Amino acid sequence: MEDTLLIVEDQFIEANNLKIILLKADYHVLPIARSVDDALAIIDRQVPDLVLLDIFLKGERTGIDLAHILKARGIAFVYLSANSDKSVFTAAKMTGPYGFLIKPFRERDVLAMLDIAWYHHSQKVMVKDNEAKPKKTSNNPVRDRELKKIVGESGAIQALLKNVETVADTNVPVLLLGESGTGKELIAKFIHELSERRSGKLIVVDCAAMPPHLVESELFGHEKGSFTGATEKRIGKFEQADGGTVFLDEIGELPLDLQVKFLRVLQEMEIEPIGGKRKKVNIRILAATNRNLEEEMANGRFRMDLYYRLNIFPINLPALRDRKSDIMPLAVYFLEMNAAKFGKNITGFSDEVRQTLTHYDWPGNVRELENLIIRAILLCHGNQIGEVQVPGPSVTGETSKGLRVKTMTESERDHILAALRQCNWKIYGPGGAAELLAINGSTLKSRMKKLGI
Ligand SMILES: Nc1ncnc2c1ncn2[C@@H]1O[C@H](COP(=O)(O)OP(=O)(O)OP(=O)(O)O)[C@@H](O)[C@H]1O
Repeated sequence: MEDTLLIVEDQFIEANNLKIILLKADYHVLPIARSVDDALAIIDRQVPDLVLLDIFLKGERTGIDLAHILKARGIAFVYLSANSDKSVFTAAKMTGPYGFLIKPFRERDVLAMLDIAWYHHSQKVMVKDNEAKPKKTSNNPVRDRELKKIVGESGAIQALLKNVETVADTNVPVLLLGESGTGKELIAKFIHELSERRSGKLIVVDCAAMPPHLVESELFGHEKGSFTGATEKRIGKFEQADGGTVFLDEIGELPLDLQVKFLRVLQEMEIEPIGGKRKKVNIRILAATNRNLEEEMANGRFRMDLYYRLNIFPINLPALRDRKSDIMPLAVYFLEMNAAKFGKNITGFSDEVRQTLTHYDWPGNVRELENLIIRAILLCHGNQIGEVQVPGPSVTGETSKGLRVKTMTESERDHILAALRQCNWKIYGPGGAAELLAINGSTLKSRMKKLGI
């Protein structure tokens, strides 16, 4: 039986456009409701499978009021939103929608959003916990091979992988959120490999690492002679990835003027090289950030329309300290991956080391753990890792052999960590650690990577 949808929208033209899209996709659409009262009268006669709900409606009550009622009755809903201000958006988000569709509606976005909403809804009604875990093996060898590169036994990672597998084979943009080193790029690669675009390129762009005056030309390309110094034509990253995927790391760093141009890529799949003509590209966008984009949006540093377009399928990568059960499996994985590489025969960790690893809070997340295990392998002379150095009083103070002076690398690491702690782990922008240390954000980030922070 076809799924039944209810549109609650007081703007006739928009409601009708949406209805046409849904009917074309074989959904059963109930009469359009223009107010909360209309909607409740219709729902009393027939309960829809999902409600598409505008925030501002005819009458006194808003879509947010209706959302509370729908939630109480267990009816799934998606907001139809124009760009609202932050307080409205926050109130809407609190009601637990399956997503936001922004106007004007595009068939592609509407259908993708519905697929995602069905998926989330089915997950919610699933009773058994282990059904939410991805199967370890399947009849897809590429998927099984790629899955082996992602270690994690915790419920958080298993649920995340299941979400990733659902979205991988669509063209929906994915926004990966999480602290530095949590595995955002790894997941982006996994999504690309699982998608039909795997034979195309995956182009990775670090928006924080590009000098601001070159970002536009790097991303969109330029024609020869289009500005002083443009001695050759350049093909931009979006065009290089045609037929494949672009992973934009640190999307929060994209300058505001380029956010408009990027929005056109997302909406129209169209690029405009500097000094050149507009052209179509066929790419899938994956983006990541460790910034709070809602905060950036509220402070006018990130466009709201871009946020809505990107935030169709957000995936949160949890910090390692919030999934301690993953620490030892990851440590064992990094040991197995690297010991032979360095010609060492090391079979495991001492109990003391296991304790240290599990109790440390890993501000640099998985990257810090990986670097620490590699260091420990290099320093290890037996067949078991019996000592590791995690930052903190136990290694920087007195040892049993007397006072130990820290190496330059250790000092630099501790210094950066202290600055990060003071700035609440904010790297870039006002009040960030880069500002405190008086260095460029991308330089700080590259030092952090090198030092395993
Ligand atoms: N679950 C995991 N299993 C195995 N390796 C992992 C896992 N998560 C992260 N890693 C490894 O940790 C390192 C850091 O991961 P990655 O670069 O994907 O993090 P990130 O979130 O993109 O960091 P940043 O925000 O600093 O760019 C990589 O070497 C990656 O392969």
